[in-house]
Amino acid sequence: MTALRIRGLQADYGGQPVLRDIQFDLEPGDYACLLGRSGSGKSTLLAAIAGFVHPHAGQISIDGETVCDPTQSIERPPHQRGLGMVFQEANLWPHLDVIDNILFPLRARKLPVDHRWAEELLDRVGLAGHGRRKPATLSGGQRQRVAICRALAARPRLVLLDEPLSAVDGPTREELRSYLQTLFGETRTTALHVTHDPSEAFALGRHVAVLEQGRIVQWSTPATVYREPSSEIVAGLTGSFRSVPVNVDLIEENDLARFAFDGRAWHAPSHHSLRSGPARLLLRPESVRIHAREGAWRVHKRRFEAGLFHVEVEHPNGDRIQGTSPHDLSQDAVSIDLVSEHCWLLPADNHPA
Ligand SMILES: Nc1ncnc2c1ncn2[C@@H]1O[C@H](COP(=O)(O)OP(=O)(O)OP(=O)(O)O)[C@@H](O)[C@H]1O
Repeated sequence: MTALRIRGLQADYGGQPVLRDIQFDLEPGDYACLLGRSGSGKSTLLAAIAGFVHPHAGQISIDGETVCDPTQSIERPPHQRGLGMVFQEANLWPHLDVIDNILFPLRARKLPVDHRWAEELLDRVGLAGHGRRKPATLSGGQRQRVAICRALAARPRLVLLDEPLSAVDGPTREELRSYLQTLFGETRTTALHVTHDPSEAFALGRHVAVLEQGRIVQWSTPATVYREPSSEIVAGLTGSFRSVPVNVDLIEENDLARFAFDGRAWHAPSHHSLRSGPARLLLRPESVRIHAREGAWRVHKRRFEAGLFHVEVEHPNGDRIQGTSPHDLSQDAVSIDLVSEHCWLLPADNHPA
């Protein structure tokens, strides 16, 4: 059974549309990350699933049960949706110890309290034996681990996580990511996780969804969203890139397009909507190799990162692209090669209205 099914969901704030025709399925055990610019509607989507925001159209079903359908006046309150939630801040009760914080939502809803499960969850996040500590004695990362256990205490059908790692520092974020990965993987809990950090979405998400102006503009695996973005907006949300105008003269099988660039003919994968004619060639740093042999490109900037020299080069026509080289290039005039499988072509007018 589908863990979460959303169809035609629309919501607005004071007549201003915020969610527009949202539609997707989340299978049991899936971990999906929702990326999007600030104000794209990510938190509103989670709030609508949780029952804090009331959509005016569409349906939401959790584990086959319809929890929201305005046409049938169905609007289950948040506590009847069987969800766990994790927010940016842990928001633990300061007067309760760790175990009682984890069990509090169960007691408040008069649900059976499973001490052993709470202890097991603590053990899985590296907090075995810390159940009797008060939140004030824990670090921020430890408090967030307790909040994650609290979200899983009732064995929820689905957990919604809204920027759960953005209030902690870099190393703690890495550690929490790893706990989320093992905990959700081992308990096969379905999750929808909002983040603005592509590396977090790629590390955790089996699927990554991109929300833009209240619409889901792409829902794919991390590799597909990164390598085959549906627009330059998606490309920009998922990593650094440059795009240059090219002309496509032929589209072959499997959407392999032929185009001219830097005085040579190349082939690269393209978006299924691309037709012959003007296109945008999207180049990630790994799409371009910079060579020491003398050529038309001039080195503009260079830096060393992760074992490679990342070089920005400029063409006399003003085009600037980034590429990599294993060598530190001492000269200014260089040549380039495209790495076709890391290139991507989009229609010239790929920006959604
Ligand atoms: N309670 C509210 N009343 C009116 N407008 C709201 C309300 N909450 C959010 N909005 C507006 O709805 C839009 C979507 O907001 P939302 O918080 O869902 O975006 P977001 O993608 O989560 O943003 P961020 O990444 O900055 O948290 C924004 O334009 C925001 O200003």
